Amino acid sequence: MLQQVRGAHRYIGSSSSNAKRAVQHLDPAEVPPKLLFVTSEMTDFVKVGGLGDVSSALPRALRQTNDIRILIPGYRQVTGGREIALVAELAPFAGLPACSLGRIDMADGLVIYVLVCPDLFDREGTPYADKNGSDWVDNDVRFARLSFAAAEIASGVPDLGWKPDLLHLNDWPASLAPAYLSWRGLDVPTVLTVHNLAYQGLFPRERLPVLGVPDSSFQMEGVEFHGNLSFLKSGLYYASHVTTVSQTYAREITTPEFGCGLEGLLQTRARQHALTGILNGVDESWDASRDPVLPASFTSTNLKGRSINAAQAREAFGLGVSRGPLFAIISRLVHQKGIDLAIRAAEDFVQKGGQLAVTGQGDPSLENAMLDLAKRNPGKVGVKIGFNEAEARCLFAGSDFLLMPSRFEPCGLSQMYAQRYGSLPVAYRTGGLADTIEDGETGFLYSEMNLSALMNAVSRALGAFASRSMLLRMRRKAMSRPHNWLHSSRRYNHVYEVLLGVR
Ligand SMILES: Nc1ncnc2c1ncn2[C@@H]1O[C@H](COP(=O)(O)OP(=O)(O)O[C@H]2O[C@H](CO)[C@@H](O)[C@H](O)[C@H]2O)[C@@H](O)[C@H]1O
Repeated sequence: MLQQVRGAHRYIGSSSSNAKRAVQHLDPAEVPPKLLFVTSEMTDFVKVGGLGDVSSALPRALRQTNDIRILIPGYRQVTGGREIALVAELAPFAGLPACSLGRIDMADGLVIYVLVCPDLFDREGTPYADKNGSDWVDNDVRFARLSFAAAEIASGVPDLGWKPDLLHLNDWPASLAPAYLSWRGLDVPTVLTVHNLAYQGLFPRERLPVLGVPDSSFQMEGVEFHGNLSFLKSGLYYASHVTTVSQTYAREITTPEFGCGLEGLLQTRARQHALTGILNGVDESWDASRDPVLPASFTSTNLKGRSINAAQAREAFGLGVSRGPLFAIISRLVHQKGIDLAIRAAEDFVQKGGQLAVTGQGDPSLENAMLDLAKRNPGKVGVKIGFNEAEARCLFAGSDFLLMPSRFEPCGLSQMYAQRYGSLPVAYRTGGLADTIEDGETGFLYSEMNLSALMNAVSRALGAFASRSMLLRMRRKAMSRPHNWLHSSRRYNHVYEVLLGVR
């Protein structure tokens, strides 16, 4: 509902659910840099995958030293039933429609700018796709509008009484912002964080005029990628600095194997010292001693509660009572995550007394393959297709091992959540998995991307399970691993300081 309130419009509804996070205080002696963090998901409102968690946690860690605000599209999950003051109007540009800019002040003081445009964003579905999983056909306009709004705010029009010194953009949906700034001759520093190079935002050349992209930029030194417009490439090319979410992935994406065809450009950015890997963290809500959704709490020194969680997880997933190992998969069910390999490995370990509980959704063919696996193995494999954060937490806290055979993994949060909750990840030595798992200490890594290497790692996990003392030692060590956001935020601050000329 729209209402006129003291010169501003607002949507009326219930307040935000995210009131629990700690307030960060800025040092009044310093003028902190003003940052606009632009994202297409934020777990406070809507989460499709890891980007949602990062967008909720990282800005809050960065608030200690920066005046940071968020810009997010006004999806139904953001605007629905919430009071939003409308603070500015944004004019149309090329084929991008006019929008309003709303503002939400979160309970912890974090300021969120919301791009309100019901025609583009007020829909039933995820940020990227309809309820059948098909990408919205106008995703180019939707996210060009987001990128353009970011550039407008950085240019100081509209006047919000707050103008960012730097834009921090995330993934392809925000990636046209540095290009829009460049085409307008505006010299605002920009950081682009790549959470997954495989999602690029590719659209046909004919869309250039609709999106206000100049023809002259449609070339290799610009936005063109094999005859298409690439949002992500635009960002990689025009951003002042590119970061990605682990050091290993930052190296990997400069190679043909992991570079998705963009390795040449990424090598150039690396040579310019404009490509940095910064590992994600785990936010403080991941604490098994006080997570309200867990059936039983526990700590690394008192693990008793874990067996209660395991029993409940077995019941919730229709698994039989067992003293054998419980494996979990908590994942988007997509090719990247190696789900096909996991299914084949599971066929084997359930014959050896193991069980598997799966919560995930994604590619319909992988969803069906998982459901078939469960049908073939009643009481041994339980699968729930869907996205349920509470269920995921209970599974991290009740399983013995997390199966995560990703073919590539920019960082991966699930393996860090699993470690924090005492479930040992079994994963391929790639990207952030290589940077966060110590083989034989806090999980199990294998070094060749094939089924037999995965099965070998699973065998080693089964061996550890048979030796209770080894399992306990590894579990305790994994739980104590310090993956915190403060460490990551220091590294982002360094990048900002260099760009802002503070260093
Ligand atoms: N069905 C389900 N129900 C409940 N929860 C579910 C779920 N499916 C997935 N999740 C949760 O979604 C998140 C997934 O995050 P990941 O980082 O592991 O992968 P993702 O590929 O989405 O993220 C991308 O971005 C992040 C952030 O930078 C990178 O870590 C990663 O490598 C990159 O691929 C985790 O919190 C997981 O628990």
